[in-house]
Amino acid sequence: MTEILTAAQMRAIELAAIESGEVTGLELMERAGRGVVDAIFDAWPDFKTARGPAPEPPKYFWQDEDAYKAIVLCGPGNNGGDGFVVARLLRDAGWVVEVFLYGDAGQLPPDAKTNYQRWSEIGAIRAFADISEEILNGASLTIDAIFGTGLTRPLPDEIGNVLQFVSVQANSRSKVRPPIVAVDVPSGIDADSGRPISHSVIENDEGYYTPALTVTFGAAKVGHFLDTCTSDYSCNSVSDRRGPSLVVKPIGVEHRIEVAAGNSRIVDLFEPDKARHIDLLGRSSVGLNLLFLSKDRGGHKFSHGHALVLTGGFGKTGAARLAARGALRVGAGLVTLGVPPNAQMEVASQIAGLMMTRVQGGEALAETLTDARLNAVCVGPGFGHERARALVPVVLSNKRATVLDADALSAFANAPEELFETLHENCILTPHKGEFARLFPDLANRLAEVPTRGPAYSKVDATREAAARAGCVVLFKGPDTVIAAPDGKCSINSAHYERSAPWLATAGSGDVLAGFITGLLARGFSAMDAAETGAWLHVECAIAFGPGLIAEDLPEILPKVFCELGL
Ligand SMILES: NC(=O)C1=CN([C@@H]2O[C@H](COP(=O)(O)OP(=O)(O)OC[C@H]3O[C@@H](n4cnc5c(N)ncnc54)[C@H](OP(=O)(O)O)[C@@H]3O)[C@@H](O)[C@H]2O)[C@@H](O)CC1
Ligand SMILES: [K+]
Repeated sequence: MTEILTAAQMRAIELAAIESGEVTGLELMERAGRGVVDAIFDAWPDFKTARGPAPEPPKYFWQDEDAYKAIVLCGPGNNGGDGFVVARLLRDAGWVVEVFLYGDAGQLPPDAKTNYQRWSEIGAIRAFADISEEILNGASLTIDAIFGTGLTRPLPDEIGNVLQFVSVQANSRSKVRPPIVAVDVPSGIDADSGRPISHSVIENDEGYYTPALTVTFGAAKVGHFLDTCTSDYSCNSVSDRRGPSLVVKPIGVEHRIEVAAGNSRIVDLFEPDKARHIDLLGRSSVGLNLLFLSKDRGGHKFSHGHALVLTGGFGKTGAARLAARGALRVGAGLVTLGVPPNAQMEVASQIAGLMMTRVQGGEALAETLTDARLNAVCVGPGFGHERARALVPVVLSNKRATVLDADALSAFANAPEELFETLHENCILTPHKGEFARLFPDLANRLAEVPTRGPAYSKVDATREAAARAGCVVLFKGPDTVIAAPDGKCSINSAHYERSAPWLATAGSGDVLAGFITGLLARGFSAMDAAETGAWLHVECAIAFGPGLIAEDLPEILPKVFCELGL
């Protein structure tokens, strides 16, 4: 797990570093600009040579000289200040650099103004009005340093128009378009929510622009992993197959952030309420309860729990069988499918390693649950609304650790409060976007509104509110899965950038996730730990399998993932 920060937290950390006297704002800006240039040279090693390819052909490179050429777009704040540093450092490296400034140079904040003046001594600065598609296309690289964490309101048309150019440029499938590098965050995107605060650019058919490379400082921002910021339109990325990259460059304030590992973090100084933390489940498994996943040698099947996965009726049992397979592979000692009589034959002919019991109605379920060894229940995949309305209350009144997925959520669309009243702290709801909207229509509507101010209402905000209202853990699925507990603890399970897993968008993958989480509950994980670990393993499985993945593959690749984790 890695701590990711809101814009306010980052500002507070930066301010504390400056006020303590250990660094000046100007030095931070220099480090930020240096970080961007280093990241560019790491991503495109050819750019380090300063000389571009022969000027003719191809036509899209600078014609008059053989040096590489960068366009640097600077905004009116410190993000723009970073841009002036990048311009100077690229020029020092032998590049031809053209700089454009939005706004009045006289109004720049002090450090940005200093870097503006440094650049003015060596190069020209033009107004945004002079930018054209031709200029952008004539460069080897465009640097977006218009807005960073200080974006507060919708973009003025002048910038919206430039970003439309940039969108076309970044999202074009044509290889001749030069790549775009965003400084800190893509301009126009709110750093806390990952959402654009702009009507004009949203309405652009091209969608919002995705930079090939985003370079951020100190720690990633929450918005880097949410919403539009994670949509992948770009093909002009560092590597087209890998998609857009996010690089975090240290600027010397990292000791104030501290990686999450259960330690008290220095960020607490600014926001004493620990619930404000947001953890990122990324490539590193540090902070996840993985040791708990291994099985001790003396254990037997009952020491690893017994999960009950309830199935739907005839022809509808596939989803629950996928979940059950997931629960078994993740290490539940035993997994039993609770099957209505009309589906018994169907299930009996297709399960290996699983057990089966007849569960028709509420009475049969209550009877089944008198077996105290059944310590975790999964209900919802392929279940049917009628069966859900009858059986979910019985499951919940028995207070087992429970995953409610799919139909177990949608069945309560007309009366979500009825469901919330019966939920308890050992429950996990795993809605996708549609199911979330059925249970929490007001939160979903808020999330759907076009934001007009920053920080904008985010998926993190919505999931936290939902968890508080439901009184249990909510795992809000999507390419940007957010997991929140009622006390505000929150994490984002990233499937982006170097952890991109597009093949996970396949039928039944959510059922397997519900099964992984149920299996972990059976093994004794707390609700939050089970949700985080299950979601993290789910993405690791998709990455380990790669292209061609279907849901059935997810449980089967889990042993390989476990081996690689050293379990
Ligand atoms: N934190 C760190 O450790 C470090 C941070 N660094 C860098 O600083 C960046 C943050 O700088 P920042 O706070 O100056 O904000 P930034 O994004 O440049 O914009 C603010 C300006 O834009 C204006 N403005 C806002 N919205 C607007 C709109 N829609 N349309 C028009 N104008 C709008 C706003 O005007 P105002 O709201 O004040 O009227 C203000 O003038 C950060 O992202 C990183 O790159 C590094 O240098 C060093 C380490
Ligand atoms: K930017």
